[in-house]
Amino acid sequence: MFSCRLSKQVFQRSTSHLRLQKRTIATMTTTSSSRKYNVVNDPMIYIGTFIQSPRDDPRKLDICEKGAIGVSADGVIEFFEREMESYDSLIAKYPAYEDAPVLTLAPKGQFFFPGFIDTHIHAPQYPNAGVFGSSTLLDWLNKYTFPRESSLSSLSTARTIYSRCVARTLSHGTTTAAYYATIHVPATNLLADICSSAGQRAFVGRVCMDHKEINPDYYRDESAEESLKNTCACIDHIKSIDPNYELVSPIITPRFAPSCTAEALEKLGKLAKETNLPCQTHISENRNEIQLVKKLFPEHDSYAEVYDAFGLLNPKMILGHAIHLSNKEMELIRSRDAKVSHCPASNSALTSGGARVRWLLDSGITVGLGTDVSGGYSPSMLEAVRSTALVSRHVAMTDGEECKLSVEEALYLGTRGGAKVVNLEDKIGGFEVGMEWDAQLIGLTVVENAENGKEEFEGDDVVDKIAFEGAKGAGPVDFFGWESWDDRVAKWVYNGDDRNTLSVWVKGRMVWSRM
Ligand SMILES: Nc1nc2[nH]cnc2c(=O)[nH]1
Ligand SMILES: [Zn+2]
Repeated sequence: MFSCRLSKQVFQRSTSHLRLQKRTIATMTTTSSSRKYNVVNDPMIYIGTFIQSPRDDPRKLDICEKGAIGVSADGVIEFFEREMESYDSLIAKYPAYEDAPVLTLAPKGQFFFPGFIDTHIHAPQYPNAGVFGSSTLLDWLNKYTFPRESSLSSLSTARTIYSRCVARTLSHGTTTAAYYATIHVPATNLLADICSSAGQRAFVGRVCMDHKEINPDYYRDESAEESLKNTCACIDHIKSIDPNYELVSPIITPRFAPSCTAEALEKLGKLAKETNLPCQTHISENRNEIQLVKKLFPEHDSYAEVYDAFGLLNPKMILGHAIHLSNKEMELIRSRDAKVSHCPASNSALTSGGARVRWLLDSGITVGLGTDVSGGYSPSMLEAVRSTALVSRHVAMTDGEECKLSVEEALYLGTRGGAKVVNLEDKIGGFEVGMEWDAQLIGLTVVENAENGKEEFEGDDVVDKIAFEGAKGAGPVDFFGWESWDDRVAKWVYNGDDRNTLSVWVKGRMVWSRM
């Protein structure tokens, strides 16, 4: 409910910064219970520059400068005109949109970009973001992570943490997140409720960890049966608030092989098969962790084979990290079409290693990006994109120039790649007719008297002038007027932050705006 009121406010305030024709923008309605996901918006027209990764070409950006997109009441892109001539000709072609509000961007400093897809984030660890000292994975789990997660046995603590986490990730342009929650059923269900009412597309997983020797007594499932039973309780809850998983879906979440008994892994693998639900876990993040897996599962030849033995290596599995895989493991993962979430900020912070993303991609493995808060220090997917480019350069220093990932490729991984990882590539990750409007409006700070800048906005078009003024002071990226679109995007990736994320939409609904 709160998010609907918020949305009305932000729409009203947005009129002073962006050009709105016809009438002020849609109001949001939900069914009487805020816990049921059923949002209907008015249709909308968006006009301006649209930048995205082409569906099948990670090395390029698709830049459409004079575009117009029409979004239906249920959030689906109904038209995408790439060379808009005039508003009148647009409406002549799409008369159903005659009464639709129009949002027109400033022509140079602003663009629409697909929402980011965070394929690996631990919501309960959000308060710890940035707090990891000099630890590495296994000591970090015991010192910082398990104590924090166990505090979510309190529902009021969970409410505070999860509300902040969802609001913050939305403000950074994360329109979809694959969340690890905790072992607690009520808190996990609350996370699903919060995503649903805030309007964030989410996969919400109750974390399974039943191994008595590995997990602390104060924070673990009592048994494999309990792991299964409590997972099912969360699935049932999510089904009750979003029966078709339109926005929020359960995700089966064995934390990582060492935290689970073989019995629990077997039960969860069977559950995955029966329900066809997505799954997520960690793999091959840290060398000591790999040794631990060898010790705990001596009958299996490798970490990947442990998951495979229990039916967990499947096309709906998201494997976090995948840093130290052998060739044989990589082949196995590829043959099962399991997906990889690359978490470069976390891998740097916990000194886990530099994942060989080029190698994974060239091998035919689907890769997306994850913040992995709070192994990762930032909830920002823009930071994940940036650190993907940087970590690839470190890998290139030892493995060769071809390992470098470009800005275009890193952005592809944060959008289209992520969409493939969560098996939603026909719905999200780009702007195409039939896909859903999960988008962010990016604004760069326009420097006055910049080359070309002034003329652009002189003349009769007062409203675009307003948009120009509105773009000023929009964040840390200064736009001087000489930059090509590729330059602007590179400046955003390397210098931008959430101040550049002016508004965010999920499934057509505005879920965040700073204007
Ligand atoms: N980065 C990371 N790795 C893990 N392996 C098992 N649990 C975790 C976790 O919470 N974060
Ligand atoms: Zn993780």
